Amino acid sequence: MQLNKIPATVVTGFLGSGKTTLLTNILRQLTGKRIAVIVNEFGEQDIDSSVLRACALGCEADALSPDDDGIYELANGCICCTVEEEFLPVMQNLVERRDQIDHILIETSGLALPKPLVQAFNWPDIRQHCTVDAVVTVLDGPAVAAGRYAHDEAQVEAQRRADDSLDHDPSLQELLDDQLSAADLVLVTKTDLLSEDERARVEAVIAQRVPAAVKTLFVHKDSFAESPAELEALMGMAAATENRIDTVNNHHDRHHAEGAHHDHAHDHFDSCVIELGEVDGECLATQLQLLLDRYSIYRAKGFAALPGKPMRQVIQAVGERIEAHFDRLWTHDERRRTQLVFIGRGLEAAALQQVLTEAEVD
Ligand SMILES: Nc1nc2c(ncn2[C@@H]2O[C@H](COP(=O)(O)OP(=O)(O)OP(=O)(O)O)[C@@H](O)[C@H]2O)c(=O)[nH]1
Repeated sequence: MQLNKIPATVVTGFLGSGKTTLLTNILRQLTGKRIAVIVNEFGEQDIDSSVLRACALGCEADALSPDDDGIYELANGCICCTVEEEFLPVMQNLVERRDQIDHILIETSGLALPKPLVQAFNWPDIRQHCTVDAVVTVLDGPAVAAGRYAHDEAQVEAQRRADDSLDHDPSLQELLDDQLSAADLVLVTKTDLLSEDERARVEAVIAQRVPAAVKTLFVHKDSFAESPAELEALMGMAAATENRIDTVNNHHDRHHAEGAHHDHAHDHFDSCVIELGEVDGECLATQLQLLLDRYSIYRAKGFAALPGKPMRQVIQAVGERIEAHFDRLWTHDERRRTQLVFIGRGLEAAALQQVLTEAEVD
């Protein structure tokens, strides 16, 4: 790595694997570094950037300028399809401001493939000033141990078999393989939910897919608070991934080479946004659980406005788990409303809306 190049860390990993949690940890703890963040959300609402922004503001991370929190959103679709239109201009903007930036952090959408993004670092304008410090692939430990990369793999498989047009769909497994194939570091998260046996199973899955030279870290969301040095190391790997990325083989390229009718994985995912007013927290959880049981939902995420509560509640559902916490106060100029983004298969906004409206309070 040339010393004058800005290092960029690319964080990739399936929906709900723990990417935003990692970025939040980095922003909270490495406050001495001036970090520009690029987030890319699949869906119509950029929930992640809002969570990160709450963190960056809350912990007074070193912003690029007083009116600029250093967070760039690429909310329009998926970063691996919009490299040229969206990612390059943002990178060019950052290159122009390189004196103000120590590190770039990029969170890709859970459905993105890291390869096209890393390849963009070989564009002359970018290559001259930036390098990929590392591709960090985040894996949901319990989900990998269970052999499950989605809310209901069996259901997804049944759907795949029933629909011929999905023949060439890359499975979620392929998506994971592709995200792993580009990894300089594998981060297995949620170890607090992992038994020794399950951990061994995860190690076996990884060993089959990544070379032994690629390090694997087992972490949970509080690990980095306990050992900030590890986080520093993670942000200084100097892997210069762009130099080897063309040799990374993946399913996605092979589909193209075979001339198969194949689109990106996310072309076959649905996403929709549901908006409600103030809601009863318990009722919302019940209704959400009902939806998780009934539909192929890979992830639901958003904010809820609860009557009488001055803070907004962040809600995430991954697999069968629903999690909720308060992240920040509602601001005066904000409308108190509930907004949830769903990603899955065969989702119909009207049906979801009908079930969730039950939780609304007048
Ligand atoms: N128990 C446990 N839960 C975790 C841990 N890390 C993350 N989570 C939870 O897992 C869920 C998903 O975490 P995120 O960090 O939002 O995952 P993500 O990869 O950014 O998700 P997408 O943006 O949907 O792709 C959240 O509810 C987190 O609170 C962990 O170490 N342990």
